[in-house]
Amino acid sequence: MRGELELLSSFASEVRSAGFNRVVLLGMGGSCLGPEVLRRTCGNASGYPELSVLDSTLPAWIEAVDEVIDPAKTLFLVSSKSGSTIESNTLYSYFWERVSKVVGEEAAGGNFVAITDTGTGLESLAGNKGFRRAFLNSPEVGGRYSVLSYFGMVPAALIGLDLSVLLGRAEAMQNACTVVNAAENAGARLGAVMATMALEGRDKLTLITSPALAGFGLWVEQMLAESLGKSGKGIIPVAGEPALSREHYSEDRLIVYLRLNDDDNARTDALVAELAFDHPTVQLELTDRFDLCAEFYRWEFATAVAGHILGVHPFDQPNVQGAKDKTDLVLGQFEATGALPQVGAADSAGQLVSLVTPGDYIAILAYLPNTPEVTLALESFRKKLTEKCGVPTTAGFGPRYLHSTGQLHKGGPGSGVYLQLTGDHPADLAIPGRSYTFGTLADAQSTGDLQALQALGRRTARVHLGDQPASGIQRLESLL
Ligand SMILES: O=P(O)(O)OC[C@H]1O[C@](O)(CO)[C@@H](O)[C@@H]1O
Repeated sequence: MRGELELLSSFASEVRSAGFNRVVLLGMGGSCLGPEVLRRTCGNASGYPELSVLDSTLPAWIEAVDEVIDPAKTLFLVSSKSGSTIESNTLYSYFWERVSKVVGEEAAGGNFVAITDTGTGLESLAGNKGFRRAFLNSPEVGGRYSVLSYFGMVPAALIGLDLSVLLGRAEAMQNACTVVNAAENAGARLGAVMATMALEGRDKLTLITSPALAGFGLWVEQMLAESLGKSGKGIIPVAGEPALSREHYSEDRLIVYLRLNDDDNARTDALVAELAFDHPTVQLELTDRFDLCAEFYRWEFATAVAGHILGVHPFDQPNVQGAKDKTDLVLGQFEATGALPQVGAADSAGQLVSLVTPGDYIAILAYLPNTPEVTLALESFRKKLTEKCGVPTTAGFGPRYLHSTGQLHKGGPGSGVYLQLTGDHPADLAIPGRSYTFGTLADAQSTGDLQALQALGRRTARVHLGDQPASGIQRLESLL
């Protein structure tokens, strides 16, 4: 990427002078989580467009973006390594139509940029439709390892982040990961610790961060879960967990504290100091927010090392396809009959909780709007679940988690207990060129994943929360 700095900075200037005030990234998993963490952690420089990352098929998520943009002044990054991911493709179709209606079909390409691998259908589409630019990556870099390539660096340049500084930090970490003595190698050391601890039964890697780094968990979840959660093995990333009192942290935890110098660390320092009495604890120091890129590199390296120690291939994701296949079947059924299939009897939330045993984790799979109310309700629910059941919880929004922890759920150890939460779609949205809506697609994805989990004999329950998801979660919590 060093050699591309000039190109990226002149592209960022071109976008600013063209009058774009927003950049919307359409992508999933490794094609969007790095940029989302950079956005949340570093924000955009003044005078640069704001970045929104859209990685959902839920109509409520799409509407929340659609409502705040002026399509004529928005640049869309269609970001997909394979160029064939259903979420990115349908979101592209939707926003292509929106922009075309405003600026005309002929001119719409000026509002679109492709970030993809060489030779994909997305590269051809970009050429055929006259996209402003296509940034082509090497297929040798896997999706979740791509944040330091065009996938992360194009959006970072567009929001005015100093790429030279970001890459400098990554390069410094790259050097620190060339040290031959593993104990002194920044990445190998972390990888060896997390894998060894997992083999000793501490497979719940509990990430605690300074407040400004809270977003990092989103990226690291995919890194660990998709890279290591296979062949019945894995490390369970526990991120964004509400703080609990000491006695509620089970013995299967490794604590990793990502600490940003000069942040408001009083609460996290105190929590980690307490937990360090009972659990092995790793503390990683960041001098400022740009060190995020050093951490990206460190964790990529560490994950590859951990894969070697655990005896799994860190660069594939063999079980993701299973849920995609089931979703295709469900959509096929919808197209043939006009209705989605009924899901076979899953347990109720109460029954599910009664099945939890020590060493498990509870994963909340939320196909819900990501409003502050829902987020708060989920946080409180997670706290209560751990207090009641004594095990860690994870929480992911669907379909985002399908491209992150979804691999671990299906391919990892059988210690997961899965609670799927779904809701109504009060205002559904059509997908141009398809016979189903976004609401139907999201429902097919939740059904497909539930079926995939059930087919593997995983413990599951689904609860439909209607049109008031936040109060639905509160109701569930009150039943515990
Ligand atoms: O960049 P793509 O090809 O759209 O894929 C998105 C994500 O889907 C997966 O291939 C599978 O979930 C991830 O590994 C990847 O990051």
